[in-house]
Amino acid sequence: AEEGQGTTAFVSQPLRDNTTTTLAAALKDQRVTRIVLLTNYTAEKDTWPNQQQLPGTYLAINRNVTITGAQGTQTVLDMAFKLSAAQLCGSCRLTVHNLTVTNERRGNGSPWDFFVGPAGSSKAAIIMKDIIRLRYGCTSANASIVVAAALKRPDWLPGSSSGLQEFRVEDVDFQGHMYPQSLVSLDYAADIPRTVQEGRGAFGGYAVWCLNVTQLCMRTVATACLETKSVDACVNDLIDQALAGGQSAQQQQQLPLGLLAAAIAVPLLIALLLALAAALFISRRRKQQQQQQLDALKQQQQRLLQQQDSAKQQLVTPGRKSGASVGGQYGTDADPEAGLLPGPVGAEGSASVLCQGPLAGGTGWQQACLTSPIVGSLDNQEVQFGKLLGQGSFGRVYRAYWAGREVAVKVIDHDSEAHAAVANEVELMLSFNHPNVVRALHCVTWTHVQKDDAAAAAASAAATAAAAAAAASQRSAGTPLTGTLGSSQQQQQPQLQQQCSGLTDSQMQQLEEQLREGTSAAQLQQLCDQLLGQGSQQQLPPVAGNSGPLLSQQQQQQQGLGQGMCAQPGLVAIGGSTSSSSSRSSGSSCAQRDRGGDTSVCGMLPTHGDQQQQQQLGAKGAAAAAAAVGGTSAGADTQHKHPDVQPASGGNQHSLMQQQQQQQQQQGTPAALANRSRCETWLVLEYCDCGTLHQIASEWLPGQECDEQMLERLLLLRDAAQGLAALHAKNVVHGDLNSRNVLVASSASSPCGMTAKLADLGLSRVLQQHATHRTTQTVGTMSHMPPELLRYGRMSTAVDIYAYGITMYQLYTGEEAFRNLHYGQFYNAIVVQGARPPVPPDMPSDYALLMQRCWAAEPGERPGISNLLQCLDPMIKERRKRLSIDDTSLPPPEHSQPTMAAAAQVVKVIMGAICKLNKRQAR
Ligand SMILES: Nc1ncnc2c1ncn2[C@@H]1O[C@H](COP(=O)(O)OP(=O)(O)OP(=O)(O)O)[C@@H](O)[C@H]1O
Repeated sequence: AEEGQGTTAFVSQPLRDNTTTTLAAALKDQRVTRIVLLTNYTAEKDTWPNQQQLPGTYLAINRNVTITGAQGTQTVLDMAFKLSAAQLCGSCRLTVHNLTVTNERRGNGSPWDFFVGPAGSSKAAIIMKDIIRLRYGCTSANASIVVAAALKRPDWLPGSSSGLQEFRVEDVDFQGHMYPQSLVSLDYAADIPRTVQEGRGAFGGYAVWCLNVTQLCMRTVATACLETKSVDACVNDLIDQALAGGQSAQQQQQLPLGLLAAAIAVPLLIALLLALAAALFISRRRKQQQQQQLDALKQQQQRLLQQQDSAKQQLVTPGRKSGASVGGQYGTDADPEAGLLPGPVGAEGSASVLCQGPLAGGTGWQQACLTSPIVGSLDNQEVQFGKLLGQGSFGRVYRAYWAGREVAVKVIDHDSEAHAAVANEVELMLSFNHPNVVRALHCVTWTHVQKDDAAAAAASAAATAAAAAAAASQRSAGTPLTGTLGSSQQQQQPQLQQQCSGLTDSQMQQLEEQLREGTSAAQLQQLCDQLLGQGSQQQLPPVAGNSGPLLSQQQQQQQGLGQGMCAQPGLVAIGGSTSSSSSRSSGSSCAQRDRGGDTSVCGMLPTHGDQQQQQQLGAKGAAAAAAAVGGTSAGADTQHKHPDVQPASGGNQHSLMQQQQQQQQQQGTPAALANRSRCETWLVLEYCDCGTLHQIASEWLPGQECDEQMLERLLLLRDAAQGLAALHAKNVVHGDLNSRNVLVASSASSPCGMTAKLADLGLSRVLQQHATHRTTQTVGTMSHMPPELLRYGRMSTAVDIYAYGITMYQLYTGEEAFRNLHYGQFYNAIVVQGARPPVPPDMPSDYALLMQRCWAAEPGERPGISNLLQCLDPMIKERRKRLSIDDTSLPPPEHSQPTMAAAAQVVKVIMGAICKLNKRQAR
């Protein structure tokens, strides 16, 4: 079986016609001694019976045979025969030459596990020459040398020149890939004993001779693995990993893409996070800065207020020293918390009283007007201020002591322009005497006059007075208040009076209608003459170029006569609304009392029918105003004298108006004038010791149907409804009902120990209309406004009922309805979409029903106030029953003397209330 004597077989994969054959067929064919691989070849694809199918059956090779690749190529033979094997005869040699050989073979040994030598023979040999062995896994070159050198070199194979196994370790560049530290077997020979096991049984029994065989390792076993496992185990692990890595190799190829994406995404993400953090940081800084600014402003405001208050103190304090009326230092000694108004400072002087004309001290404040007191007398009743109870949109409320009782004094900042409206609302409050409406006890207004600007302020005040008088007159004539006087009309008033005396009221009215700016004296006379000559019914031709609001005869009279500083006009509808003025047409008790006296110019203006009174009052006011303008020292009305503002000794109305005009021109714009006549009204109110209903409600557990709590809620709600009933009975609309405008006072006669009382009435709204210096939140709670008010500005008693429904919601849930909506969103929700706050599922059905009826979209669908009260009664009864409170033993809902039986019940409830108060205080 010599190589040279046989035939050559050409092997390809796939086969090329009949010119090529398979490797297995070529090996089987005993004539073939030379096999040439024309293509890369995977032996696995050859099939013949394998060991599992036919154990012990091998392909017999009984000759010497050479397998080679085509010259000059790197043909690859994959020796993965798997379970098939060939057996060399005892003296046969298989030579593999000039090939790249790969094998999935496990283990570290020879790649030729396809071949088996004859048992007991040592002459069979596999000779490799010029071979590149590509291995999936192997030990490092040096480790391989150690293993290889341990094997015996057969004596029958020619020895190496040195007589030793010859190896070299080098970095090999194969097909563009670097394989560092590769083992090159230059001349290595070893006997592979038959005992070598390769999983399928014994292999070996032949000699291996490697001449220039380079082993390229794709992966090298880690030395750490070799410390715990056998070399084969480690290599096998490595090969397993490599084979399993077919997929992972793909994944590895895709990995860079993933990595690429990550490489882009991660920095982006980091940049985004950094930007976010920066934005957060900046916004926080900004907030901090804003807060700091706000704090600074607040401090400044506080300082100003304190300055103002201390100025005021100087007005009130002297009286404390005398201690005649109240004694002690209320608010400082008595109440350690009181500190905002530190109480009397101990200035020497006679007792100062709230309502006793200009006060000493030269602080720039002068008492401008005051109403008659309802409680106590005017004289010797000082106000001593205690702690600040709260701050609203237009001023502060202090706890105070006045006329021998604890009161709350609401200090309202406004200017002279707003004074008329303020006074009107104050008068309304003074006129109410109902247990469920906060009682107004007294009022006084101060005007602030800069010494050097006294004249200017007086002029401004006079202008205001004229406007107020006009308004009063208009109202008394049954017309709505529409505007203030223009200067040219003011100029025309005396002319009218002088030139047109003798006209009837209606003629005068006609004349007024024709009067426009720029009407000359001659034109005016002509018109008067025309009217006088043509009779009262005749209409006058229009005077060209005239426009603007006009005055009635009464107005002229008022205008001409004027009023005092911050004089008060007639009545306007509460809340600036169109609600009927009839409710006030009778005038207040205060005004009636004023008529009795002869000194006060600041009583509420009389309504029509009180012309004489008006004139009387007006004359005094005019005198004061004239005095202010004249700035002379001659005394007139002592009630209004002031070191800076002295009444003039004379001067007719015409000259007053002229002076006024001149003064206005000298002093600049009306706004500047208004600034110089800042007013401050002190409204003395009944003190409500339990705070607001809002505060009380914040103590309740929101949404829980606890009978006791529900009863308290309903009782206070009924109080508020009774207050509303009192208002509505006089055709007065509150216009700003919400739980913050309902105050609560403890009351022994009330079933729950507390009584709710409506506060503010239309004051806030009126102030808002004149607001130039609003200090806190918006007046008029938007969330409580019904659709018709939002859409058309339509004010009626139904507006209060709607607000009542929203208040019910707030009292039950503890939440503000629509809190987070801005005006546009709110308008859209309420008016366009008809949205209402969500009714909580646990809300008792009777409560929910009433609440929803109250906030019905159509005003006509809402219950009237008496209807509402009727609904509340059974709801209260029901809860009382559940709490086993004897209904008959309780006092009737409004004030009455409790019977003995009722007293026990009352005590029980009061104890509950006290308990709650204590808890609240403890908190
Ligand atoms: N008669 C009173 N008795 C006791 N506390 C009162 C009295 N009047 C007002 N307060 C307290 O003073 C606070 C401020 O009241 P004020 O009427 O000035 O403002 P408001 O009604 O809260 O707000 P706004 O004027 O903007 O409607 C109230 O919240 C209340 O706590």
